[in-house]
Formats: sequence, C-alpha cells, structure tokens
Amino acid sequence: MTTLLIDAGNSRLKWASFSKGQRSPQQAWPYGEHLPQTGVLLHLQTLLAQQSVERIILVHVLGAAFTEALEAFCAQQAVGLSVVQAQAGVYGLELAYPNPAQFGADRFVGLLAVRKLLGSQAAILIDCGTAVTVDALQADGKHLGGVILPGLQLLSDALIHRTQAAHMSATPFEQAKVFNNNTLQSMGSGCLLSLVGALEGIGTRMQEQMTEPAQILLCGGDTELLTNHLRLAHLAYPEALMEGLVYVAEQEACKL
Ligand SMILES: Nc1ncnc2c1ncn2[C@@H]1O[C@H](COP(=O)(O)OP(=O)(O)O)[C@@H](O)[C@H]1O
Ligand SMILES: CC(C)(COP(=O)(O)O)[C@@H](O)C(=O)NCCC(=O)O
Ligand SMILES: [K+]
Repeated sequence: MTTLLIDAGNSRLKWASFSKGQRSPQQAWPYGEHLPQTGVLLHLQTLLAQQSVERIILVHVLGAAFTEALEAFCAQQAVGLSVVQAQAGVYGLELAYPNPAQFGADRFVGLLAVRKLLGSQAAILIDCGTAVTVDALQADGKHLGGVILPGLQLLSDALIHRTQAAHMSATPFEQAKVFNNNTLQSMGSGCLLSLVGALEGIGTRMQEQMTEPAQILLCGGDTELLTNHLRLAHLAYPEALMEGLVYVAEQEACKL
C-alpha cells in the first residue's frame, strides 16, 4: 500500500508516492483554468483512480476551509489523510512567527526538508513558486524568519497586464540576458534578473546577519530557470518539499 505525498501550492499540485521507504520522483500537475481548490480535488480523483492509496500526507496553502473539504473528500474515498500545518515546538524547530497558524504550511515543510537534506546545518531555504519565500534556519533549530516576494510568473504577469504590453503573450525566461533587442525578451530577462538580484541581496544580507555559515538551498518550480544565474553558492533541489513530506511520513511511522 502506498502513501501519497502532496504539496498543493497556488499554481500546481506536486506529488510523489512513498512506499517501503522509497519515494518516486515528483510530478507537477498545473491547475490550468481551475481554481486551485477545484484543481486539487480533480487531481486527487485522478490519482486515487490510478493507484491503490492507503494514506495521503498533504501540505497546502489554500485556506483553512479547504482542509475541511479535503477531509470530507478523503473520508468519502476511505483514504487516510494527514494535513501538515505549521506548529510550534515540534520536530526540533522553533518558529519565528509568534502565531504558527500564520506561517505558510509549505514553508514549515520546507524547514523539515532542510533537516532531511542537510541534517542539522544552518541553512537559507529559497522556495521559488507562485510566491518566493526565503527562510533562515539555525543549526539549533531556531527559525529566524524570512521574506515573501512575488514569483517569476507573477512578476511577468504584473508587468504585462499593467502596461501597454497587455496584448502580449507569455514572456520568455530562457536565455535571460542584459542586452535584449525586443520587448518580450527584454521583459522576460528583466523579470528573471530582478528576481535573481533580489535573491542575491536577500541571501547575502541573511548570511551576514547569521552567526554561523548557512547553506543556501534553492527549490520550487522555477529552480531550473534561476540556478544558473544566481551568483550565490547554493544547492539546487527542485523537489525539496517532497523530502520534507517524507520526513513527516517517517516521523508519523515512528509514532505508530
Ligand atoms: N505548467 C506550469 N504551470 C504553472 N507554473 C509553471 C508551469 N511550469 C513551470 N512553472 C513555473 O513554476 C512556478 C510555480 O512553482 P511551484 O513550486 O509549482 O509553485 P506553487 O507551489 O506556488 O504552486 C511558476 O512561477 C512557473 O514559473
Ligand atoms: C507565501 C505563500 C503564498 C507561498 O505559497 P506558494 O508560492 O508556495 O504557492 C504561502 O507560503 C502562504 O500562503 N503563506 C502564509 C503567509 C506566511 O507564510 O506568512
Ligand atoms: K513558494
């Protein structure tokens, strides 16, 4: 029997199956034209029709009411469900937010991924999804907090829709460069390089203010587009959140 590991973000559902201690490679399914909440439930239906699933370990950022919808769906399908939420004082983490309920559950799973991938090393996790989050974690488990900024696609959407370029289609991010000779390439390069510059500035400031060397870990949907441009030593691991969910699965298994 299989456990499904699911990260439901604002743009896409990422999933992997976990069985006998082994995780499959991550797959990412966009929501397309659907609202994220509808998209998640449709994708879950497809996943449960494809394989025999005993349990789902899921993290989402789609609102508290959505957890209830998921619970009802899984009860109907007779599948166990654990929805991961940010919590104070668990897994050896001390969260910077005084109210953990306000800290994105995906960011919390990101901190667990740091532990799973890097052990008890100080780290800065950059998760490049719909929004980009940057979080600093000390070796002793103290989370120092972080920043949230618009992701690559959001930057580009805002630029296109709030200028006379509204008639234009998607901007290209591949082969971003500083010397461009057409509007779309100029915009795509500008968005990508502005995000890269922001992350270099934020990462450098965090490293300066931390008391121990911190390993930068880059993950999320735009990892591959950003990694070659980023002038900061880092590890690129697009599927890091799946490792955070594996960590939860292993910890839950220990409690059984
Ligand atoms: N088919 C796709 N649909 C949506 N985003 C995509 C797609 N392919 C690549 N991306 C990129 O992935 C990013 C979303 O990353 P992801 O980590 O899945 O985000 P989230 O967790 O917010 O859903 C977008 O900013 C976009 O640039
Ligand atoms: C910042 C986020 C929107 C990122 O979501 P994502 O890009 O992964 O879809 C999400 O982590 C969130 O809703 N956080 C709650 C607010 C906070 O962490 O302060
Ligand atoms: K994110």
